[in-house]
Amino acid sequence: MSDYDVIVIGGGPVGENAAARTAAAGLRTVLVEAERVGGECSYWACMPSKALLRPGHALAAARRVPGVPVGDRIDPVAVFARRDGFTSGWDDAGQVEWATGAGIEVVRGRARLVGERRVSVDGRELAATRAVVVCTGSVPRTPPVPGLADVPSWTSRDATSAHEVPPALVVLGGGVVGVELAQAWARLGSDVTLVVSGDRPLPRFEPFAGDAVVAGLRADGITVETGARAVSASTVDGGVALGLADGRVVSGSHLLVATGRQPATFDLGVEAFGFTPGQALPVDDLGRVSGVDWLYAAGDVTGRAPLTHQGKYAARAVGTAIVAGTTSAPPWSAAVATADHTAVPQVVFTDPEVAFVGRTAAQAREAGLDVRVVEIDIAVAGSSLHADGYTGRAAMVVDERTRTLVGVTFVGPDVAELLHAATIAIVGEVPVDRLWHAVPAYPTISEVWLRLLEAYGL
Ligand SMILES: Cc1cc2nc3c(=O)[nH]c(=O)nc-3n(C[C@H](O)[C@H](O)[C@H](O)COP(=O)(O)OP(=O)(O)OC[C@H]3O[C@@H](n4cnc5c(N)ncnc54)[C@H](O)[C@@H]3O)c2cc1C
Ligand SMILES: NC(=O)c1ccc[n+]([C@@H]2O[C@H](COP(=O)([O-])OP(=O)(O)OC[C@H]3O[C@@H](n4cnc5c(N)ncnc54)[C@H](O)[C@@H]3O)[C@@H](O)[C@H]2O)c1
Repeated sequence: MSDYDVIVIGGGPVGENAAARTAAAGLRTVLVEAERVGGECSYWACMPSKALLRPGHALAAARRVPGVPVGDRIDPVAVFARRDGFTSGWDDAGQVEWATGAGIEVVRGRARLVGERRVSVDGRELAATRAVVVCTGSVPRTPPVPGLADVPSWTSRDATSAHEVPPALVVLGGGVVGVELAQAWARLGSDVTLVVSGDRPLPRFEPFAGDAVVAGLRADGITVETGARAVSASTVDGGVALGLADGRVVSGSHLLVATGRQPATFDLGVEAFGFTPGQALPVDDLGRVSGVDWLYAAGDVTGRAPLTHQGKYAARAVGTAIVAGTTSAPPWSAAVATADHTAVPQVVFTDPEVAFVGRTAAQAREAGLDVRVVEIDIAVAGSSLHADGYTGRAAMVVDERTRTLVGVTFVGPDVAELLHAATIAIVGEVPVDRLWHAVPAYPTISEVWLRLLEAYGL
């Protein structure tokens, strides 16, 4: 049996951060990884998907500025080669080297909890003196549509690693994966149909965000079927067909199922500690798993805020708590992932982009807050210089009791970098009257902040 202070299960971005934190403090730390150190994000999610999207966005941006010489199409082979660079050809040697350099021992294999502070990795037993941290991420969820399990289909792994453009791609699911990959492949030359069960995609965002993204997708030639509940899947000559509840049929050469993910708690031994495989490990804000004092979890496996940056934040809190032996701490202290509840930022990297932090107006009202919502077009000198015909929209949700922001959304080309100012305003609980004195530079798109505050009445 090998002894360590800390065993981290899962070497995605979240596990890497937890391990780095404990190793940096001198704790003997082992990171157990079943596939590739770097996890889903590095090889099949954030990095390759953004690498596939970026060239299409660059071309669209150039086309919006007269005088810039542009070609008429993207070269998919060059795009794939650049994407392959970001995934290091799906080789994790560089990540392993980083981990080793950070003082983390890497053990390859599938880990399973086998007892108190004990983990088995393909028959080899490891023990931890302090803590075991579960960072196993999530896996795709396939809905129970008759026939779907039997037809050939892509998961996000296939859709981020493919080396050929599918002639006609049907995308099932209007979440973030669905809209981003629909646009990436359409701009690479595929004939794309997006199947959305609700009235619009991106149901967890302000409604105007989903509407703007639909307009952007349609402008790219994507067929967006809304109110489209898939009830059957079958193979047809040269591809796959989805039958919809109202009788519509959509078909393509390829089908991407992008209907959400579930925590990776299968084959992990969690049932011995009272948890259900496939369900999230419930944690407190320090990342301590309910009722098991030596067990911690962070990232997608907790179901809290399934985003790379937020999982890494939770991992830093877990690492801090383990190093200091903290079992409780006030909100906003270093061992506590307080922001998960009210200040999670997210960017949807479509064109137009969606950048959102905090709560939508509906979520704030559901939480019982007395809010006022200001919603305006993004129409400032900076936006008109940025692109001819720039269109965008911004919304600010203000808690009227404290006069602080609780939610901000920007939609438009290249709005992602506006988001961190909003995150700071929410986390810092900056009153709008003080925000008024944060003067945006002229002529930047950030002047939309001034317009929002003016529309609020300042
Ligand atoms: C297509 C796509 C695009 C995305 N884009 C973004 C984005 O732009 N921005 C963003 O913030 N988020 C994005 N996400 C979400 C992001 O990928 C996840 O939130 C993030 O990867 C979670 O990190 P994690 O470390 O918790 O899990 P993962 O990255 O899933 O890593 C978990 C690791 O644990 C390993 N593992 C699992 N079980 C075991 C076991 N029993 N033993 C040993 N190892 C095990 C796995 O092999 C894996 O390497 C995207 C997701 C998808 C699907
Ligand atoms: N840029 C980013 O930050 C980014 C990019 C991609 C993914 N992610 C994250 O990865 C995770 C997974 O993303 P996702 O898009 O797979 O999940 P999701 O849960 O965001 O969206 C899944 C969508 O599929 C729909 N759906 C479910 N069952 C369906 C059915 N039977 N028919 C039609 N539609 C159905 C749901 O209504 C939902 O809108 C999310 O947490 C997401 O935030 C983030």
